[in-house]
Amino acid sequence: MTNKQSPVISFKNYSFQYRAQKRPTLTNINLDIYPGERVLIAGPSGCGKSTLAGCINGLNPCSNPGKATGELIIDGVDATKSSIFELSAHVGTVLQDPDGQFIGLTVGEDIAFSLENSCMPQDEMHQITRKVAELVKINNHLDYAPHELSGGQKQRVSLAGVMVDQVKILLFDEPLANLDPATGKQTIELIDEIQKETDTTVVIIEHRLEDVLWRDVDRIILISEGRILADLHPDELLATDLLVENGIREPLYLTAMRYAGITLTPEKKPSHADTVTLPENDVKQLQQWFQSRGAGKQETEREPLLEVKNLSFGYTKGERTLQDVSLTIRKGEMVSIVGKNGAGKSTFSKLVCGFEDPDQGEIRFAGKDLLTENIRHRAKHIGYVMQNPNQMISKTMIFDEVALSLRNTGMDEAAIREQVEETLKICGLYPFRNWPISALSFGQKKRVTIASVLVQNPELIILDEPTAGQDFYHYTEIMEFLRKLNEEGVTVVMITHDMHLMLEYTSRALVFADGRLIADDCAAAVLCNQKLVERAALKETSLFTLANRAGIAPAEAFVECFIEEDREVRSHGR
Ligand SMILES: Nc1ncnc2c1ncn2[C@@H]1O[C@H](COP(=O)(O)OP(=O)(O)OP(=O)(O)O)[C@@H](O)[C@H]1O
Ligand SMILES: Nc1ncnc2c1ncn2[C@@H]1O[C@H](COP(=O)(O)OP(=O)(O)OP(=O)(O)O)[C@@H](O)[C@H]1O
Repeated sequence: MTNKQSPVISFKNYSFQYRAQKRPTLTNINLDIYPGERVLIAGPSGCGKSTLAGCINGLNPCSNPGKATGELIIDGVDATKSSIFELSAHVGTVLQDPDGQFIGLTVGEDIAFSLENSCMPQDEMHQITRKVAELVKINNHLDYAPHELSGGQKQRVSLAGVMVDQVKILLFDEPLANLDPATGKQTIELIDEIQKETDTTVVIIEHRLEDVLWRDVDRIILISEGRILADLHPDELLATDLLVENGIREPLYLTAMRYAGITLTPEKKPSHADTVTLPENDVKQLQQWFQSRGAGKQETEREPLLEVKNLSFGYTKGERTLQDVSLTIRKGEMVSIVGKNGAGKSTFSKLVCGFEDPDQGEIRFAGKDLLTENIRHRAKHIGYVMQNPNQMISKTMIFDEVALSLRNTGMDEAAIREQVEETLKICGLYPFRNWPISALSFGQKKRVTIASVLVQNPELIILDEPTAGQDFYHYTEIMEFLRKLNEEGVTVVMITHDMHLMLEYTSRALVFADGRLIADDCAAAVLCNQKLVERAALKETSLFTLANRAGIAPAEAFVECFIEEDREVRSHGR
């Protein structure tokens, strides 16, 4: 990075106000990003990160009407006077919502789209497409249509799409949101390699800070309520309390160090778990903290709620998307389903909810055969929150969306209002109750879909990536809320790629790989099993790294200690 060059992105006294909003979403932004820099943009949900990205790639105000004031120069071009098309020659974007940017009818066509536009010869085009598809590991799905792909597979296609473009700036808006942990790690490595090879400028917006910091970034820009709050080197920012104060999750090993009473400073280089300086005294403090905490609690046996036996299913004849899956979810449990993209996790939930019928096997709910019941009937007992909120939303206004299922039951309007408002309060959406859904950020929309399922009081809720796209504040709010519901007796199953979520909130993890259930064990034990971690594309937690570096064994017990303390801290507030 050479600051003497002129910036490739330059905001000067820049503000942006959506036409639909009363106040500017971005206020007085002054920010220079230099060629070849790697910049991470962080901030709480709704603070304006995606809006900032939209101003860089021209979506704002070209697609989302609004007014910009001040200056914004992108790669020498005045962005305030340019079209999306003009800016696309300078900026390649991977959006948060992979459905929103699928252009081709198949994966191959989609990746090749921009090459086709540049009139490249067919042979060369096929070769590049294949190479990039291999890079993001989607080469076995080149002739698949978008609806035949899992969420994570779609995300890989978007990544491949921008990688074939030759642009100066690569903009990633939550590139990790739907990726399994191992692919997330590879994606960060891939972005890093591409950046190094091509000296592209990389701007990443991401809530999964620890995952992005797997490779170096030059700066972290912290945004709060549309303004830049901090613009610091990661080591400097991580030594402060700014992240936690602004509702962003700091890397877990740092929280563990703070719990042990260790003072973090930029000189300790806190950005990586494997290189953060651990002087003898800090090691001693970690060991003492570990010894001062007792062993975890024992789980009690509960009665079965959902029983699945020998379940098999294929989307097409002869294909086996799920094979011989047998498992039992017990009443009052909070369980996570984890595993690589395309392993069959969402398909499993679709079979339970009745969106698809199995080829073989049994599904029983509270002792009754579920396969004889239709979707509507099942929905009264089992709530399903899909991965992509845009696939669930059918109303224009937030209140109506959440009220929809209750209105279908013929409940009187006053009772509906009371129940909907209560749910909106719980989900942190009450202030927005009279807003159109179109004016919400992705994370806010996700909460609307959770609210519309919770409002029906189901006995079992299956949530597909409940916290994807949420900042730490809302993550905690949603998860604590789910935990409270769980304590009141609602059984909760979560499909997740977030290993922290799995560790912190679910004592049991069901691990899927290639359509089979390959493990059913306690969460910390799953992440201690190196072979399983690899086979299911999971990722070790940085707490293991820290425990190993401090000579604390077994690492699994250290992780459990951390989780216990974290629960206490959260339930009593910091
Ligand atoms: N198209 C739009 N029209 C009107 N207002 C919008 C539009 N898109 C976003 N907003 C508003 O701008 C604010 C910031 O949204 P933005 O998507 O930039 O947040 P974010 O920081 O990326 O959030 P998240 O982390 O939840 O994705 C939101 O409160 C939202 O109400
Ligand atoms: N409607 C469909 N038609 C044909 N194939 C499909 C369809 N939906 C999913 N598949 C395929 O079934 C497999 C399992 O997909 P599923 O969505 O269950 O995976 P997943 O484990 O939930 O993945 P992710 O973590 O990426 O969300 C994938 O290989 C996918 O390509």
